[in-house]
Amino acid sequence: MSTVIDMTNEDTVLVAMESTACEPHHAALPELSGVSSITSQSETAEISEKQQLRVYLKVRPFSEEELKSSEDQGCVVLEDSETIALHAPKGSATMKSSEKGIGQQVYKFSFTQIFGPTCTQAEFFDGTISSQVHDFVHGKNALVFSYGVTNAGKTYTIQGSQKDPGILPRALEVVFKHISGHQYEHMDLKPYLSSDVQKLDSEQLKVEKNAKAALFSLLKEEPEPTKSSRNRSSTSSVSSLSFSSVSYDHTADSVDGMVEGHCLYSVWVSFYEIYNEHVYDLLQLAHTSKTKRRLALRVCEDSTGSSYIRDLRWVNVQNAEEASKILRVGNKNRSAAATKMNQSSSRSHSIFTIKLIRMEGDVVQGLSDLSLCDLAGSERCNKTKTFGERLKEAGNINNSLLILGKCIAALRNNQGCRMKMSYIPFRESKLTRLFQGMFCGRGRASMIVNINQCASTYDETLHVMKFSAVARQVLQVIPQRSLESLAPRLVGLDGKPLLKNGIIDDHAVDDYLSEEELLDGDEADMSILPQEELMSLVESLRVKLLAERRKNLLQEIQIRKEMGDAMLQQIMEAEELHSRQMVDLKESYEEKMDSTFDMYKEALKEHAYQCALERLEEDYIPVEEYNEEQERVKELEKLVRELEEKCQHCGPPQLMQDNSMQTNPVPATEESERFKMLYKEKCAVEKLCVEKQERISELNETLQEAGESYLEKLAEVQNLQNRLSNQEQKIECLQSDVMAKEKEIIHLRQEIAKLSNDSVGPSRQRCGLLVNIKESMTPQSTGSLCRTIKKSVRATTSLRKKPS
Ligand SMILES: Nc1ncnc2c1ncn2[C@@H]1O[C@H](COP(=O)(O)OP(=O)(O)OP(=O)(O)O)[C@@H](O)[C@H]1O
Repeated sequence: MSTVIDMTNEDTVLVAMESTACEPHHAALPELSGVSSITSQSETAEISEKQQLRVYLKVRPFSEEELKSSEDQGCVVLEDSETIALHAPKGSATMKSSEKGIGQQVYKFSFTQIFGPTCTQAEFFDGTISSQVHDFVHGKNALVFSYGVTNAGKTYTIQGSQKDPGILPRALEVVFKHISGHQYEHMDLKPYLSSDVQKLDSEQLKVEKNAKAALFSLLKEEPEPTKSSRNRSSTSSVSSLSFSSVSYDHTADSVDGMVEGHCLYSVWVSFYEIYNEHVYDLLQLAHTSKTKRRLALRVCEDSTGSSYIRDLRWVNVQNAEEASKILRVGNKNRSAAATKMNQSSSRSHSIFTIKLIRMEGDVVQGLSDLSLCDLAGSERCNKTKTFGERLKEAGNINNSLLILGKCIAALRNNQGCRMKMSYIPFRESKLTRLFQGMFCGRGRASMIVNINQCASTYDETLHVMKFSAVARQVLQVIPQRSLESLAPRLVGLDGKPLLKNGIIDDHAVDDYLSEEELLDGDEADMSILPQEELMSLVESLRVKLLAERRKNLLQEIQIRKEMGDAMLQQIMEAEELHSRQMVDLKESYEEKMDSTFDMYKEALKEHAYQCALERLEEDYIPVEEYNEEQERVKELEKLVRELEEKCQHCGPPQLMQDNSMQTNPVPATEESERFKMLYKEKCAVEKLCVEKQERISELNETLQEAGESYLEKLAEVQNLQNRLSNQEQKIECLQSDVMAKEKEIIHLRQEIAKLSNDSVGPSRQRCGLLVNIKESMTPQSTGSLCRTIKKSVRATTSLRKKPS
């Protein structure tokens, strides 16, 4: 049974994106209410209009391939024009989680309006942004962004196909229809910074015209696009935008009132993309070159704090066809750049902006802009298996979408309690930095959520829906300003404000030199101020800077402290979790050990039982056999008993006689004779046996004696052998002694010979030496030496004789 969670209820909405909660950072929200530098003065008195952020859902139809590959599993169910239910398909992460008790199987979401798969582009345009386009032509700013996973139909919704153009061509058509006959044909008034207008001189005008011609010339070389190729430029209507199919409801204008008679309008467009947190102009000529690296543009803030892209190309367009050409050039550049960088264009956010300048005579009365943003696919990194560059790219896409989500969540939180405002991280990504103003009252934003109904992308689609559920709760505060207050500042070719009725507007100059511009040093032109003012301005800025730094430092300390506390908390929680896990682990191991022990016990029992069974099988005698045996034994016992009885009565011959009579009835005399004979024989045999037995015992005794004597002899032999080996050892010793003695004898003989040789020397000396020898060799010593020698010689000769 599936549980239904109603996402339309604010309390139950899951906050899909995290929000960074800290003290409000006012510096990050400069002049949120500001539309232009001039308007900020009289805003307090104006009435503000509050309304929920409009979030539209568009469900793409299945493609043929998707139907073939069973993507249709009834995941998306449209309940009514505002409510949709998502049913988790089998195998999806959501289903798996819900089976584990986490999350639900069915989610419901509500939208401003839902457009089903059969809805046409015209119906979609009329039901969604057509009112915003009408506001735009009447001087209000608008932002439309499409959000969804890759292949959900975002580009199709914005650009459309040849047959069925999307909201962008339709918006352009509406704009040109609205201003037709009131178009300012020159292009000397050009958008400048975020919301100003620059007057071009003749030279700049020439440059502008040449640049536009060069851009259009790029399309002349372009071959007809093939229908089959799947990329933005081919799938979109841009390849050959024909607005003939765009229907335009003129009644809308009749309600709002047509263009005032003396007003003139000038339309400018820009087209850029944000890829890897870099802004690239899609209308720069250099981008078409294959080798040249694309130049990233800088995002800056003007005096009102509104963001703009420095050096972004704005092209003047006189009709919808020219606008379509610009879109084609941009798409061409985009796919060329994507190919060169080996990326898919769906990995970048592309933004097409239309600026409408309204003039009365020579005076610029108003400037409004309409931006259509085709966001990159919202799939998460873990799903897309990205590595290296792709991971960085995915990280950047996800980061900017995450920041967008954070901003939306923070905006939603802030509207609840004014005392506890969250920091809105607009400045953390280029995308949110550029659209900050639109979320803060500078215009109206709306969101188009694109989804497909495929089961394989269900989890990502659910993620998109959760994000939109948060966005839906954002309240937009749009000040109802008079057109007068929307008048942009007109600046000269060097960016200096032009004279207004011959007098420099001092107030405008002050506004122009905003704090941020001066610090940044990018766009502010300080040369227009006197030196003293500049000095004092610098001084005041220095003081402000110091104060700001101090504030930032305190804020940083606070944040660090909070982070430290949070980390400590986390560590403690992790520790607790760890110890809990350890206990669990211990318990589970103990359980495992117990079960293993039981298992072994069981195995032993089983083994013992098996052994017993085997033994039983070995000893097993069939019952029948056993019974037969028993019977036989009984019979034999009975027979024995009978015979014994007979023996007792008749004596041995009769017993034999009776026995034989039972078995073989023969004549009595003959049998008795035979029995007698047999008895005799038996007695003789018994006697013989006794004799033999006696003989055997005698022989045994003799054998025993012989054995004993043999053992004795054996011991003697052993003894003799031992003695023999001892003698041999002794002989060896003696032989070595003899050898030594022989050597001694030889030595002595040599000495004697030497002595006798020496005696041949001088007589005096000879007498002396002889005397000495005679003294040293006393009769006793000479005798003992001779005896020893004789003894040794005798021993040697006897030993030599012995072995032989
Ligand atoms: N309403 C629709 N009717 C018919 N086909 C559609 C519709 N919406 C989208 N498609 C088709 O679905 C495919 C994907 O659409 P698209 O390229 O607009 O998706 P995407 O979300 O922009 O994808 P990516 O993020 O990759 O650019 C295209 O072939 C497009 O023609």
